[in-house]
Amino acid sequence: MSNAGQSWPPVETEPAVPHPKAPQPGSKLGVHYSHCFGCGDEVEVGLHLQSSVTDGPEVVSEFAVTEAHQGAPGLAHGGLLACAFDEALGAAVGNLLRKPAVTAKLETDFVRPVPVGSTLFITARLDGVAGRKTYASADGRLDAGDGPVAVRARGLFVTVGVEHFTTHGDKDALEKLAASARRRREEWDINP
Ligand SMILES: CCCCCCCCCCCCCC(=O)SCCNC(=O)CCNC(=O)[C@H](O)C(C)(C)COP(=O)(O)OP(=O)(O)OC[C@H]1O[C@@H](n2cnc3c(N)ncnc32)[C@H](O)[C@@H]1OP(=O)(O)O
Repeated sequence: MSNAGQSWPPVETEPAVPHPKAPQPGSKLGVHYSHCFGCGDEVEVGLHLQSSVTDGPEVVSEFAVTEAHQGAPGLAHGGLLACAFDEALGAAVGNLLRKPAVTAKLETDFVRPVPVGSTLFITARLDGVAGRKTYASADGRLDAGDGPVAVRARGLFVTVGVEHFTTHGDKDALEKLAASARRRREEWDINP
């Protein structure tokens, strides 16, 4: 059953105002972690989402569906599609608000099948903020930004401190990631 009838966001929110240093419309968003299943370039069978910011502001992510993503023959697996939306929504929240946030809740409506060989254009937007909670939603359209809607999703992202990752994650990998982010920022400062 579709969740379209339920009120969204489910609580009173304030508008989600992008951070002054959020990437500008037209910017391509890079890989946030090379081992990320959603966007990482070192995960051979990952989803390899490529995202950019549009005015709106929204984040559009392209997901090219391959044989590695099948559930039934020739059709994308629903769980992988949900993963693509987690990544696309997370990229919108993280990049537009520039705050670390994790997915607390993710709802997905599968409206039509997504064939292998198609590209899903996922447009994600921020719907509101209530304290640490950010609500976001997205539509995935087949083969073009104005193609037929195949999947819709909405989610709740909760802002966390860096200790969320240092306590529960891999500290060494985090330090390497932070060092490479610092290097990238220095390159930006030298060659803006
Ligand atoms: C520049 C930066 C660029 C970055 C780019 C990044 C791109 C990233 C792309 C990657 C994308 C991939 C991203 C991923 O895949 S992230 C990986 C998947 N997610 C997780 O692993 C998260 C696991 N969960 C937790 O760690 C904790 O449960 C969290 C941190 C979420 C909350 O535990 P915490 O103890 O901290 O806080 P709280 O429990 O007081 O909750 C806080 C508020 O939230 C409300 N609540 C919580 N859960 C739910 C729920 N299910 N439905 C409805 N409401 C819920 C709760 O009622 C409360 O509301 P209120 O009482 O305040 O009103």
